Amino acid sequence: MQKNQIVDLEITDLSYEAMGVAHLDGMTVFVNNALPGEIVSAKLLKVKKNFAFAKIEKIKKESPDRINVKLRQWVQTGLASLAHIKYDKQLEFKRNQVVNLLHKADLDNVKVGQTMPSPEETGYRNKAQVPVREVNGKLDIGFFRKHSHDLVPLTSFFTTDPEIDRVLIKVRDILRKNHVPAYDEIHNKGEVRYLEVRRSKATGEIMVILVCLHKDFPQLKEVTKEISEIKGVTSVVLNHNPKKTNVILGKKDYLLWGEPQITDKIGDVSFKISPQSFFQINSLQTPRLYDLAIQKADLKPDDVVIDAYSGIGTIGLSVAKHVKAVRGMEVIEPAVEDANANAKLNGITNAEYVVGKAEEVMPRWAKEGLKTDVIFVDPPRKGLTPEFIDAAVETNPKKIVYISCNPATMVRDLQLFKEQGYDFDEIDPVDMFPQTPHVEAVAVLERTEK
Ligand SMILES: C[S@@+](CC[C@H](N)C(=O)[O-])C[C@H]1O[C@@H](n2cnc3c(N)ncnc32)[C@H](O)[C@@H]1O
Repeated sequence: MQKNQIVDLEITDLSYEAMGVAHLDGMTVFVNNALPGEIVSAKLLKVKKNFAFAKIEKIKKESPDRINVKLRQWVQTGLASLAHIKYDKQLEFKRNQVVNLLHKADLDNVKVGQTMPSPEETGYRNKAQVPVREVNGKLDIGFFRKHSHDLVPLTSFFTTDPEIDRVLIKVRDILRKNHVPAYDEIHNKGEVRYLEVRRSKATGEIMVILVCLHKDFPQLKEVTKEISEIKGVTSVVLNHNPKKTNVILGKKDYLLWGEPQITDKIGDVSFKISPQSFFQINSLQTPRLYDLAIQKADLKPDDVVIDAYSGIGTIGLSVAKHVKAVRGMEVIEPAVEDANANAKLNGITNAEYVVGKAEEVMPRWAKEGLKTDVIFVDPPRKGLTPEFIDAAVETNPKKIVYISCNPATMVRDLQLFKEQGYDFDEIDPVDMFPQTPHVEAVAVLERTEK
């Protein structure tokens, strides 16, 4: 097999990144946007020793699960790389990810629930973070083509709240009108790198964040004034990111106009959210995810609960009224300030959050002799560390509720807990990110010994 060769392939599977998988001459071939059951004529783009990447030239037999996507750019950019698959098949794909991981770990006895569908299949995101670059001599917004930094201009982002799309376009036009230069990442020059817009579905409040190379630039005052006049906007923030880096946000935020936070709600609890604070992006599905986790936790009024990797305290504050005490930790300082302020805002007096790395705070608490009943963990994609797991076990909880956005690290960590006298018999996938391959899942570990 050679680069640029055209081959006929029968697609038998979907990779975890949602690429069609075929086998030819002992090689595995990954075909962009191809679906199981399809026969395609494909061009080989890259050929390695045991595998190759290809792109479809022609679909010779089409899968009945294929959907015609309105804008091929949504799939091309990876913004919505599952959008060409019917929604019920997307849910099946996500469940299979978990089944396959358990199989690899020799844990076939663990039950995997049906993926909980999202109430909204499109327009569900309460936050957009889009790159700003110059395209054909003009400042533009869009999304990077997969595995590149080529900006594909877009005005409809499909998975984000349409109200956010409206604001993104207005801000783009304001930047153009005022001749603000887009960021040039090759020379680390120009000005606006990214636009971030957050909108609360509960209150309608909108925060616009301009991620900029400099703290100030000549047009900033006028640009701020015009953005503040967009319907619904309640905060305008500048995030200063002076570095030549792929990391989107810099460390410092400057409030240019309006409120320092927006307010959102999960169930009947209100949350103030600062620019850098993590907040679950699917507003309507989040309460359903938490309800599932809380119901599985089987909380009692006397329970001492830990909310680890707490963000702005959304999980802990949702359960505080039903338990004796909540303690939480989170590494982003403004998020912890939000969490403690959010406790006050909701009249909650038995919850306390501290700044720190979970893998350092948990061992400290264990050493101080803290005993717990239920621990909620909701870590980033890399999962937990052995230090955290050891310390969590030392506090002797009855249950550990694991919420994960990466089932691979989740299964790894669940096995570590299993070695320490905890067991689990079910994982429930929840679709927080329709049209994308991302999988969220919940598992409950129960103490079996001690
Ligand atoms: C998936 S989010 C969950 C947040 C929150 N539980 C929620 O549902 O909104 C993971 C959180 O872990 C935080 N984080 C990342 N690494 C951490 C660490 N080593 N220690 C503590 N928190 C960390 C992130 O800032 C983020 O807020």
